[in-house]
Amino acid sequence: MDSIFQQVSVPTLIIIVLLTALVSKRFFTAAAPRMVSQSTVQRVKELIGEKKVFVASKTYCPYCQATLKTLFEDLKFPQSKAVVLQLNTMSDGQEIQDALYEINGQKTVPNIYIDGKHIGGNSDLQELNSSGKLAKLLE
Ligand SMILES: N[C@@H](CCC(=O)N[C@@H](CS)C(=O)NCC(=O)O)C(=O)O
Repeated sequence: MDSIFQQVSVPTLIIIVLLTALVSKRFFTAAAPRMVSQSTVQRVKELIGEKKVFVASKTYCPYCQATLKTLFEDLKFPQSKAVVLQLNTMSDGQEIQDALYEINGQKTVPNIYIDGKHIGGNSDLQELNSSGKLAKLLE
């Protein structure tokens, strides 16, 4: 009896190899980064610049709660001078988070800006607070 390689023609083998490569690429390649519309990126940039402080937050996130406590309770920064987005309560919250990632490369919340300058997350904010720099930035 002929071996399988003698029974299958070369063009058929090539097609099998190509199909296998295609299927394995589809199943094993990491998901492509989500596409973000440029209009969302633009809107997020406007939100960042709208007030002195911008915080993208999530209601259940302990780091976000710590940031909001530091800003609004400990340092008594007026909430009226801040844009706080609770992304998990917004229908386009994931898209806003993706846009923030495109803008500043940070994936996590809280995602904090002061005077349009990217501060980072809660640990960055707490560091600024410990060194006394945060109160000055908020003046
Ligand atoms: N080191 C970060 C930790 C922030 C963090 O881990 N946040 C979580 C939520 S509590 C997060 O963003 N997870 C991913 C997500 O919600 O998309 C900081 O200090 O801000």
